[in-house]
Amino acid sequence: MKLFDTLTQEHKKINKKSINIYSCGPTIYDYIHIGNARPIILMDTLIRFLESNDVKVNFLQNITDIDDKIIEKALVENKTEKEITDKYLAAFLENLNKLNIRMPDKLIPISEKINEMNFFISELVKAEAAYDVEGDVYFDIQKFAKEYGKLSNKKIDDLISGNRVEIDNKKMNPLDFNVWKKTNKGILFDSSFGKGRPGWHTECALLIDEYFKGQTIDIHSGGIDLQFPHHENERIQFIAKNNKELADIWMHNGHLTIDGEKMSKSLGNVMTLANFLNQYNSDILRWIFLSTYYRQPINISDDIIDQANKFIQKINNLSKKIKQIIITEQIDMTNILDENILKEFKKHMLDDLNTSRVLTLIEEIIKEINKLILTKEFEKFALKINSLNYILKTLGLSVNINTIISQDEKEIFWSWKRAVSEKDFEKADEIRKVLISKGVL
Ligand SMILES: Nc1ncnc2c1ncn2[C@@H]1O[C@H](COP(=O)(O)OP(=O)(O)OP(=O)(O)O)[C@@H](O)[C@H]1O
Ligand SMILES: [Zn+2]
Repeated sequence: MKLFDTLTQEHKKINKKSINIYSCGPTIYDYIHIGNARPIILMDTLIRFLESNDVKVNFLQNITDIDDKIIEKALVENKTEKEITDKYLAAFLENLNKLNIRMPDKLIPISEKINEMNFFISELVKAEAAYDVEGDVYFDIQKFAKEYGKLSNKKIDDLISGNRVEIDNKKMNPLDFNVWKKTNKGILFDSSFGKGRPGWHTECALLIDEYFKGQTIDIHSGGIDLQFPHHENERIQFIAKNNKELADIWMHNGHLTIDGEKMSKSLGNVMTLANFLNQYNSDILRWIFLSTYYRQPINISDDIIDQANKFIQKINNLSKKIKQIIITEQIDMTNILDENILKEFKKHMLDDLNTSRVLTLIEEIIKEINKLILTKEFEKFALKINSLNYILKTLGLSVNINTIISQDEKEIFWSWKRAVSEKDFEKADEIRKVLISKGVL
């Protein structure tokens, strides 16, 4: 498979039978929005495809349950941090469930790993990659000047003169970042450096290091906004600790925008995922993400929601039509798939997840099926329909062509036909309602 790697800025081949993946999880201080769902659905699409090809996936995701934003929210709402994180973690998990996500193999809240974090930071200090200033521990980026900035293609001098970094007299270099933060605001944790809490960038670096035992992972993913400084800082700590690359492939998704601006809690232009799923459904959101190359931005608009809706409608209508044909033509549905269609599907997915091309392939299959219906060539019917269902399922869409028809449904269908031919319209109307509720009409 070919995937674009942000670090080398080129497509890289990955053809392993077992793949380790890490994704930066949410900071649980608020409900997630539909933009946050993009990296989740991207990984879900990738993992479903890999697993359908018998690749073993080991997928780790963190939960950031220690963070300034959580502490702020707890203060504002006069609650404990735990009350805040419990509430939004439950909401997050419910959202994943509604999105029909293949769950990570491990979801780790960072608060469960404070001892390991302490050890990890001590190792960095021992290696002189980090330094302790009265209980604040900083990463020393000058020590890794050759590597630092490579992931985001930035130069240290440009970053400093860019003047975006806050001045802190305790740091040796203004770009040095907190791996452990001394503070007396909000929840505090014990460590050998004193009371405080871990830095966000260290949370992910530690989890990857610990869970994957210091080995370079295959894929690290997240939104493009995390490329700098978060991923740059994760990478440099992993290199400092293990003298190895953190990931073979860094996958970054483009932003979901609204009126051309990034959807973001801080800008207040969000649509929560829960609201979206109440109003529409997860298939609509999936189709929107699948319709565009994952590295490109997508603007959410009524128009794109409309297009997604039309797609789902098209499949549902086809499903009804096919049910009727299976009954009237007495077609015996086999389980066989069309090898050529599968080959083409695979080819597009192997090409850096070219899902928009796969959606075109689906449209082509629908056209072919409609043609077979017109010409009554039912030998190839099952082959095409089964392949279409296979693709829809592998993409994580729940809409499909339902070809399982009970004897009961068949009998009701024929009694409707009889009522119509006998011009018993009252009876036909009653039966029609039943057939509609069963998705046959
Ligand atoms: N508009 C967006 N489009 C696509 N991905 C996004 C968008 N906003 C955030 N993400 C991604 O969602 C994941 C979770 O991000 P995180 O919890 O840091 O969001 P956030 O910073 O709280 O969001 P916000 O930017 O709304 O404050 C990250 O991988 C991030 O890159
Ligand atoms: Zn991270």
